[in-house]
Amino acid sequence: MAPSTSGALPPVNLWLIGTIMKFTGQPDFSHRQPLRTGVLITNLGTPDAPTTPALRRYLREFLSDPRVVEVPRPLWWLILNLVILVIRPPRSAHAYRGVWTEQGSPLLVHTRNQCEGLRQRLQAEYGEDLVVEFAMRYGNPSIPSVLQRMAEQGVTRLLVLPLYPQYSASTSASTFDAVARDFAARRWLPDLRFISHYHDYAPYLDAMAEHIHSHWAQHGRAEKLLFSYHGVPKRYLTEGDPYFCECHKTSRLLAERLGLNESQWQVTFQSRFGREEWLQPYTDATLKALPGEGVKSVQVFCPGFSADCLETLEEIDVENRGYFMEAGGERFDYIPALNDCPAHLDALVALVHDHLGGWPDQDNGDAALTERQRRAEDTRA
Ligand SMILES: C=CC1=C(C)c2cc3[nH]c(cc4nc(cc5[nH]c(cc1n2)c(C)c5CCC(=O)O)C(CCC(=O)O)=C4C)c(C)c3C=C
Ligand SMILES: [Fe+2]
Ligand SMILES: [Fe+2]
Repeated sequence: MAPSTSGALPPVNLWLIGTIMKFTGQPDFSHRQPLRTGVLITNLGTPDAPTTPALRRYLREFLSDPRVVEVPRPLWWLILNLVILVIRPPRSAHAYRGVWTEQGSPLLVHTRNQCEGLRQRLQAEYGEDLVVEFAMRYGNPSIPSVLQRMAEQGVTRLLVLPLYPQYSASTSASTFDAVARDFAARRWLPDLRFISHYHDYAPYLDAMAEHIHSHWAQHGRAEKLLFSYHGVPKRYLTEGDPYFCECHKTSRLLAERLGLNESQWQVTFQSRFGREEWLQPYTDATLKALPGEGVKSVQVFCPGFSADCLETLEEIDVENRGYFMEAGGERFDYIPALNDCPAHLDALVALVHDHLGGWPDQDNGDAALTERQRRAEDTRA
C-alpha cells in the first residue's frame, strides 16, 4: 500500500486556544492526593435514546467527523444536513428500538460491564491507584468528560485502549484525535500511551477461539463460518488504511486456531453506508448467494465488534438472517460478540498489562509530607 502524502491541517484549534480561550488546569490539585495510572477504554458510542431527535444528535456528531466521511466538507455539509439527517434518524431510531434494553443501548450496557469487569481484575492486580473508566467517541459519556474526571482523580499516566481490535483511521485514529483535541486545551498533560490495534494479539485470538468452541459444544457446527467485519469505503484501503489487511490477518489466525480448512470459513464486510464501493465481499450479498451454492447452514461471528450493538444484533441477527433464510438457507446462527465474557476480560487485562510495563515507579509518598515540605513543593502555597 502506498502511503498518502496529503498535508496536515493548520492547527486552528491551538491558535484559538492561545488567543481567546484559556487552557483548563487543576488549580485545586493537592500534593497530598495519590498519583494514579488511568486506563481508559473506549468504543464508538450510541444514541442516548432510540428516538428521532437523539438519533439526529448522535448521527450529526458521528457523521461530521472527517475521519469517518472523507468527502470535501462543504459538499458533505449539504448532503448531511439536507438529506441524511432528514431521512436516517427516524429509520435508525426504529432499528434501535428493536434492540434497546431496559438498561439502555446494548453497546453502552456491554461497555459498562466490560469496564466494571476490567476494573475488578486490574485493581486486584495493581491496587486502587489504578483507575479504570470508559468513554464513547460519540455521544455519552464523552471522552473530554471522562478525561476531566480522571485528571481530578490524580491520573498522571494514561493508557487509552479503544476497543477496536483492527486499526482503522475511521475508528482508532478518530479516538486519538478526540484525546489529542482534549489535550490541546489542557494545561497539565499525563504521560500517554495509546493502543492503536490488537488484531493479532494471541490472548484476543485465543479468547475468540474458546468462545466459538463453546458455541459449537452447545449448538454444533454449521457448514460455513463467516467472519463479518464492519466495512469502510474501498478508497480508504487504496489510500493506505491497514484495516482490510488486519481483518484478514485476524481471520486467518483465528481459522488456524479453530482448525478450519479454506472452504469452511470466509471473510465478509457489512454495514455499507452511502453509494460508493465499500470493502468486498459484502456480508448481505454473500448470505443471499450461499444457499444457491449449496451452503444451507452458516454461523456468523464478528471479530471486529468487541461488544454486541445495533450492527450485530439487528443487522446480522435479524436482517441478514432474513436474507439467508429467504434465499433457501436452513440454519443461521449468530455467535454473540465476546462482550464481558471472562476469557475476553482476561485477554484485555493481559493487553493492558503488557502496555503498562516499563513505566518507572512513581513516588506516592507526598501524603506523608510535613507542612513545610508541602509548602516548598507547592508553587501556589
Ligand atoms: C467496528 C468498527 C467500525 C468501523 C470500522 C466503522 C466504520 C464506519 N461506520 C459508519 C457508519 C455507521 N456506523 C454505525 C454504527 C456502528 N458502527 C460501529 C463500528 C464501526 N464503524 C458500531 C459499533 C456501531 C453501532 C453503534 C450502536 O449504537 O450500536 C452507524 C449508526 C447506525 C445507523 O444509523 O445505521 C452508522 C451511520 C461509517 C460511514 C464508517 C466508515 C467510514
Ligand atoms: Fe459504523
Ligand atoms: Fe448498519
